[in-house]
Amino acid sequence: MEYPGNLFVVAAPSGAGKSSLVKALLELDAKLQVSISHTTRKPRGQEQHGREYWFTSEEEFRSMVDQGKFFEWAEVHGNLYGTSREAIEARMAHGDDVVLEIDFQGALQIKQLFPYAVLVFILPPSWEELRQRLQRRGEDKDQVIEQRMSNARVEVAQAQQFDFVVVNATFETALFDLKAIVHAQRLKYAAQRRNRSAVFQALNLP
Ligand SMILES: Nc1ncnc2c1ncn2[C@@H]1O[C@H](COP(=O)(O)OP(=O)(O)OP(=O)(O)O)[C@@H](O)[C@H]1O
Ligand SMILES: Nc1nc2c(ncn2[C@@H]2O[C@H](COP(=O)(O)O)[C@@H](O)[C@H]2O)c(=O)[nH]1
Repeated sequence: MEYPGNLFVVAAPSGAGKSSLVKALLELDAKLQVSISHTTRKPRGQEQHGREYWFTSEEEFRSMVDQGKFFEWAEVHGNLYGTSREAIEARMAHGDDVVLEIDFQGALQIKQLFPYAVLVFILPPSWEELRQRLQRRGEDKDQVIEQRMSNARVEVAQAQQFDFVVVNATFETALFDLKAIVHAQRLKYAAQRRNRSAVFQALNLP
């Protein structure tokens, strides 16, 4: 499948900082839009339906799966998460750039459907720092944090399948790296597809 917009996928173990980084990136980049996923997870404290996620029942989620409404979906930390076609298709067809914040299973499904998608994996600087970020965030019970730490080992092992790996030690440095990846992809895309004919015509080149 091919659309005129760029597609970026950011994955990371829970607590590595991907939501914080993507949020900061979106504030700096008006051309980038984030996809809102569906999930069967219960909302955390400040989360709102339609802002962080579309919170759904498992029955509704599975019915959407049966109807082919997702580009990708996966079970993560015991809940279901998915990117609906509706969340990204119209935007990409319109030429907007879209970023997905999803787990590695979803990222690899997206790469199959959209080979030109750019996959970025965010790593924490250490396991201890990852645990401390989950604890400091204060949103998850100890048992949930332990489950996420254990799943993180499996997730990090998938990083080599991604196009880029960014270590989120210092937030500003990681944000700079993400911006550079987005910028480089736009230049590559412009050279390969979107603007080539216009530029060549302007320069009177064949
Ligand atoms: N570079 C950093 N240094 C210190 N703390 C950070 C850094 N980046 C993010 N954090 C903090 O770590 C916590 C986890 O970040 P965030 O919620 O963005 O992680 P996440 O990868 O999106 O997790 P999840 O997948 O569970 O949503 C937050 O409290 C955030 O403020
Ligand atoms: N495969 C998908 N994974 C998703 C999607 N939306 C979020 N996620 C990932 O789930 C975990 C947990 O998120 P949390 O908000 O409960 O902490 C995290 O790795 C997300 O990236 C999705 O649509 N598809």
